[in-house]
Amino acid sequence: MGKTLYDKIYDKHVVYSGEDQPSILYIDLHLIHEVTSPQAFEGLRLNNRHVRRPDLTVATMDHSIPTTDRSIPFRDDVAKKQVRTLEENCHDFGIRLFDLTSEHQGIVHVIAPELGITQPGQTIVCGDSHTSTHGAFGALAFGIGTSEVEHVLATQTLKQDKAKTLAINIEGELPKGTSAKDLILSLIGKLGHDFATGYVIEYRGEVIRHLTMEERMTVCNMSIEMGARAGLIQPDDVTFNYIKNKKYAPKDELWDDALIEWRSLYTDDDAVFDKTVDFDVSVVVPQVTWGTNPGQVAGITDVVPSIDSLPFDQRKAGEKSLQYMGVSSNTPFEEVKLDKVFIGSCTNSRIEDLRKAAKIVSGYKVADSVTALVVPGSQRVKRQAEEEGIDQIFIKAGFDWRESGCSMCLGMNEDIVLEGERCASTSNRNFEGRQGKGARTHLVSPEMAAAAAITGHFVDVRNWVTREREEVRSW
Ligand SMILES: CC(C)[C@H](C(=O)O)[C@@H](O)C(=O)O
Ligand code: SF4
Repeated sequence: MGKTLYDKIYDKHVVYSGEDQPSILYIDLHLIHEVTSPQAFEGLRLNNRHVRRPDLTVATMDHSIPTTDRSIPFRDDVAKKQVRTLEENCHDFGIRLFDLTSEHQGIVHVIAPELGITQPGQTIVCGDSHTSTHGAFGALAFGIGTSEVEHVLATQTLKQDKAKTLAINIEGELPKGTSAKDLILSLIGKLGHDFATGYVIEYRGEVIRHLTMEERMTVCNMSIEMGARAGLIQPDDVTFNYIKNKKYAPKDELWDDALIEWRSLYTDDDAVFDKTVDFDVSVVVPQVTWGTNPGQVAGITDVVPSIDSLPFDQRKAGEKSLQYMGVSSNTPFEEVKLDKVFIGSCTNSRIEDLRKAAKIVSGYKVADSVTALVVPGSQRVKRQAEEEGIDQIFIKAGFDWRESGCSMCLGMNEDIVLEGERCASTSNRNFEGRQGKGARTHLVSPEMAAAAAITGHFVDVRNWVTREREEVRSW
């Protein structure tokens, strides 16, 4: 029987397998950030251990850092301590760190791909659940806990049981005005937020092959929001062209060797998955979440659901979500008003996302009732946007244009949504309190967020370009 892409990568990295315990996998790349690494280094110090492969460990600071002027001292003592500790640890253990002064700093899942550090066939771990993002390159990438971070630092290996495999065949044609974000949100909506628990997903099919690398990253990023251990996409020429000439990509003969190896990374025709799902995207419309998990989502043309309209087993959770979100059943989404708009996060803060949002914003002004911010995923994305004049489009419209980081995605810095406020966000989680205590989050695509910032409420972005400017103003 043939092997799946997952089997191939997993099997190649097994360094020990015993009957009675999980296999031990070799880890090719360990990404670390300031939030989940301090205790792991503390553990190393206590046990007098060193980092086994500092050269395969890469650090950045992203979660708790301010996104305003970097020359101003930190106001938050906890954040300051986390950042200082990461600096000290990287210095003491000889680890490459992209700190706040680095031109390569940014969200961990944005910078590793854009620097060519993420490569097909690798095993990649990070003390962060959205490590699944890197699966877009055909790498087996997943989040780990802090004690596992310590284990990987000390040994460059990790105990890991084999997961079950789930093939999601995505066919059809993504309709105009919808995006990779709508694709993954509607998929989670259809399957449920825990459908893939215990599985590694391989996204397959025509639609996936036609996505850009940045779009593939958006899809894989949210695998974890379906409960999956990881999400994978078979690498192809789109992948190789993206990596080629990146700073840390293999060069010359090493590139040729790498290509030969990467081209062997595919699921054999006769491989069997534990579970298979087909998904036709032709009917996808722009998505808006209405609840407190990403599976509680609907199309912009729908109304906020009533409890009775939900499947029986989802009614209790649905009722609680609706209460928290403060939205009434049967309200059309286009009537839901917003206080904040956040364009950013490791799901949607790359240059293509900012370009798409800027296209919507161009020539308009943010609604008086809305505070809107754009937080590029990395310093590189920020520079690129500034070179293209995208920053000016946002600034002229009244958006805040910030330094790179996680920011309002989880509100670990000053960028928070206040209690009771409602935010359209391009991030990946709408959990209770995610963007601040009592904050209400609606997940959307960058285009939908941009349009909502202008009108002050959700709008169907598919109509945006066809409407006259004056009409849009009066919405
Ligand atoms: C802080 C970190 C551990 C966390 C994660 O694991 O994902 C964060 O990145 C998130 O998105 O919730
Ligand atoms: S941007 Fe959000 S989801 Fe991504 S790593 Fe940061 S906090 Fe987690």
